[in-house]
Amino acid sequence: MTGRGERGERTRGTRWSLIVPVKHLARAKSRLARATGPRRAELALAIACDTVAAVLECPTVERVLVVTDDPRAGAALEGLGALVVAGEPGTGLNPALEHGESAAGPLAPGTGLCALSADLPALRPAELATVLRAAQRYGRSFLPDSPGVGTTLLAATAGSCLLPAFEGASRARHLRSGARELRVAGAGSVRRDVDTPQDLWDARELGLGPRTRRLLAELEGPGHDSARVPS
Ligand SMILES: Nc1nc2c(ncn2[C@@H]2O[C@H](COP(=O)(O)OP(=O)(O)OP(=O)(O)O)[C@@H](O)[C@H]2O)c(=O)[nH]1
Ligand SMILES: C=C(OP(=O)(O)O)C(=O)O
Repeated sequence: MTGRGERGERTRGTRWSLIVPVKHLARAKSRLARATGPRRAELALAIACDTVAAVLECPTVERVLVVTDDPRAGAALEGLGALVVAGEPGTGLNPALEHGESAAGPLAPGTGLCALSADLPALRPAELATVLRAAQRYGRSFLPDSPGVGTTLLAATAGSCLLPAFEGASRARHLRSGARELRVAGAGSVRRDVDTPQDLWDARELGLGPRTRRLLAELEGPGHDSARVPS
């Protein structure tokens, strides 16, 4: 594991270690392939960087561990201040999160652990702080994505394990597993993951982070009409 150490700020309440999984860029954001053409990997990286930059600005976040085997993503996210956890099992998202949880545990005894999707390009630090404040009341809790089918955030306070069950209809799976569903007003940017061109459009309405915004502007420039969202 490489990267910068703990953040300095102190606030009251639970402190959190965030675990952010980032898929190999060559395979990431496949549902945006038609809209982005050859710049799909670049867009996936811009989205991940905007997500992690916002997480690092959240006052109750102590550290951010990015689980990735992608060297380009790892270098960029480490440059922002995340710790990079490589060597994931290679068997998908949930094993990658468990790998991150194993790395975070000894680093962060007594803090909460929180898995957060890396595809939240409109993420606002204050909204994440609101969700984490709600999560500190439960052993295990989660936040559904905007459509209410999947999950964008799964949290475990000290003494509990994440037991991640992401992918597909994970809201129902997390509920069945006994995790508490967080119902938090003003958390739209934490729920707005981006899988399709329409999602990207909706995230833009919320306000995109600077890297994603810049790349979309380039994609929509002259000669890039196929990149317009939604397509
Ligand atoms: N480290 C790691 N992260 C993953 C893996 N699979 C998915 N992720 C991450 O999990 C989150 C949700 O991913 P998905 O929506 O399933 O995949 P995606 O690449 O974002 O989009 P699609 O290719 O369209 O499915 C994103 O942060 C991904 O980068 C994996 O095998 N390893
Ligand atoms: C990984 C998930 O969803 P998506 O593939 O829609 O990002 C999920 O919601 O568990």
